[in-house]
Amino acid sequence: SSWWKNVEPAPKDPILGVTEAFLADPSPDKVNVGVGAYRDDNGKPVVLECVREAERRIAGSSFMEYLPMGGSVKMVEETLKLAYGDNSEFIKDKRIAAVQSLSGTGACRLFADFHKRFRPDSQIYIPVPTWSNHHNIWRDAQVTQKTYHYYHPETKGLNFSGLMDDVKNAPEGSFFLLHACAHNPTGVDPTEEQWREISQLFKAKNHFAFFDMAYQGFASGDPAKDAKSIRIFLEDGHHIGISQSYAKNMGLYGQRVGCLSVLCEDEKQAVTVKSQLQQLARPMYSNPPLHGAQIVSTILGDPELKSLWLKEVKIMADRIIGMRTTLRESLEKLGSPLSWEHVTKQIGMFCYSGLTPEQVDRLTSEYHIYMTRNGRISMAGVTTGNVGYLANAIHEVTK
Ligand SMILES: Cc1ncc(COP(=O)(O)O)c(CN[C@@H](CCC(=O)O)C(=O)O)c1O
Repeated sequence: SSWWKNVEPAPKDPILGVTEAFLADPSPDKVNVGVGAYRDDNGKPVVLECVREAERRIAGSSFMEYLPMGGSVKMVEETLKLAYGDNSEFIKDKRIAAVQSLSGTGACRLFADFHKRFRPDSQIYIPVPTWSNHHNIWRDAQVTQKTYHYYHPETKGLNFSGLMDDVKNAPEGSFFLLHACAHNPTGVDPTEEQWREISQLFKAKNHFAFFDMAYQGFASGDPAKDAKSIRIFLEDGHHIGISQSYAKNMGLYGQRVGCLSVLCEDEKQAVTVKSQLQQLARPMYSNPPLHGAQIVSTILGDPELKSLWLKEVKIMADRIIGMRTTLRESLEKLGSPLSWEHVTKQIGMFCYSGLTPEQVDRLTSEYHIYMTRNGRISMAGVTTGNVGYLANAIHEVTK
């Protein structure tokens, strides 16, 4: 129809587009190390046992009503304990404005819209590189983006001095997006000591920290340890924002379960801020989905299921950590002239391999191996069955 002839095709998503290409490839050898989604050692998606048990308990529930605009109060309560700590004074003092979100993406977007509405003239500093969708989120929320140094290509580690310079040189009271743990795509996190220095400098500059915590439990296998950056900022008195997601650490990808929280001055401000977050949600999706929230509430509300979950998330993290060692050793055994130390030094879901876009293209065209063109390898897609094939292909395109 002539109504939409002005509409241009949207560009392929740099991450989800890789999944589409992988699915379309008929080759029996194809390997998908693109999307950050956990696979077991047979390359299959996993539904955690704790999730299965929670579903058994929920099955047949007659409750199918709307959730409040802020989502499941119980799920949010349990989720805040993961980020802020079981005995957090902020939870006790009801200083946290928090709503259930459409997973991590939805939490980031809701915050970005809140940021635009109530601090319209401010901007947000986003790390280089970052999860590609961060740029889309803050662009569509019409928040001006700046960047800050993060990754150091030469060492394949953190550019700490570059980061600190950018934090120091940003105008007083700037907003910064921080990955709480398991940085996507680099797998490079500040050390605890570096987080303490970053927090002190944020204090001095009165910056606002928004933590995107999409992989809590995936970096170390211990959700409490993976929240260390957030705990440091809280101890230092920062009033932060946090995006949380159960997509990866509970395997609830398609259930779209997450949480946005903002630490406020006091209970009164928290109530006010929450009312405005709900005001943003209402015309966007009105209220969030029920089923995933029930699964999370059932698991985290039952000590036995929660401890089963903690075991299962550690199993996932440990499998990935094991694959890092195997991939690095395989590359070294092939006599690769390059250093692959970063494969085991980086943590979380991703390895930022250092492969060039052209080398990535060769892996796809010659070996049917799929990864994002920035050379990011989703380590969750690496298995004992394909790690040798992957290492050989990487060696062939890099030797
Ligand atoms: C840092 C970061 N924040 C938020 C999200 C959003 O996750 P939710 O599913 O909305 O909770 C992701 C997922 N990034 C993965 C998954 C695929 C995607 O959404 O791009 C990735 O980078 O492969 C992420 O890496």
